[in-house]
Amino acid sequence: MENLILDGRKVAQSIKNQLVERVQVLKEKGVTPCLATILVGDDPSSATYVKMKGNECEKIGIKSLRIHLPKETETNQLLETIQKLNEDNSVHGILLQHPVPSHIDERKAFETISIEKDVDGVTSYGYGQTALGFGKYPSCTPAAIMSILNYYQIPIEGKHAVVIGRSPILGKPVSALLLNENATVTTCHSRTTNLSEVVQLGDIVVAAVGKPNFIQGDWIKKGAVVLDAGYNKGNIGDVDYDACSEKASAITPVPGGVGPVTISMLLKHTVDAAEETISKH
Ligand SMILES: Nc1nc(=O)c2c([nH]1)NC[C@@H]1CN(c3ccc(C(=O)N[C@@H](CCC(=O)O)C(=O)O)cc3)C=[N+]21
Repeated sequence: MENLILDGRKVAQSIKNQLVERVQVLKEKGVTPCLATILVGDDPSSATYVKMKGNECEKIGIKSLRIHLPKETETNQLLETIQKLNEDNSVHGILLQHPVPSHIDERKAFETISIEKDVDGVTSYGYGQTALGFGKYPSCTPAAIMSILNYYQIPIEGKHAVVIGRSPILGKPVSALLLNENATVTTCHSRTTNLSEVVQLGDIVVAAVGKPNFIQGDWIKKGAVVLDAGYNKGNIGDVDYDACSEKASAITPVPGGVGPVTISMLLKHTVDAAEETISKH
């Protein structure tokens, strides 16, 4: 069966190309878009992702303000750091890298990010706006998935989309975005019984579980579109790629699929946020 590999690096590049010009225009107006990233602790893969985000910012002229807090940081200290960034007019977007060490109240920290700077769609207000269909900044991985479908002109309306995972910044918001595009959406999770049968209903399957190679080839309906949003240690996705690609009409690889587009959406939202500060004056 003919099988299309959904090339996330290509999608990301086309998004970034469009941003370069917008960043130039902003700079001519005296505004340098700036993304603040906050990393708490020393988890090596989190450190790698945050570094990639900062580097990608700088490549297209966005300022990257990188804040690294020790793993012993208390919730209140993290909240103070976020509040300072909220008040800093030179900062347009704030990304708090998930997960933070378990003694920290991550939800409380997310909620502290002001809505104008919530370029990663982590606040409940931002999520609510996304769910209702008028959110400016949906979470970046969900936005990336929609971007890939859009780039490859994959129809969504009327399709059955099956999302495996219901996390606040991935499964739930991507389910909402697909619903807003008139898909019939089923959200599966760890308590779903007969998971393989439900996944087999999917014309579009989004894997957001966090278990390496979890989604099996025989769960995939022939001709389905498979998007792998998993990021497990060693750059392994949630989808058993070889087996699933034999069934799918189109599929994202890992690496080179959803990941690079996620970062380009973060850059786009940061530029959007910087433009908003100008149009307000
Ligand atoms: N507040 C928050 N927002 C996030 O969006 C967020 C987060 N926390 N925590 C962790 C996950 C993970 N994530 C990735 C982004 C890009 C790649 C990526 O670009 N990966 C490359 C390969 C990575 C490499 O080369 O090492 C690829 O798939 O091709 C992966 C994972 C964003 N996340």
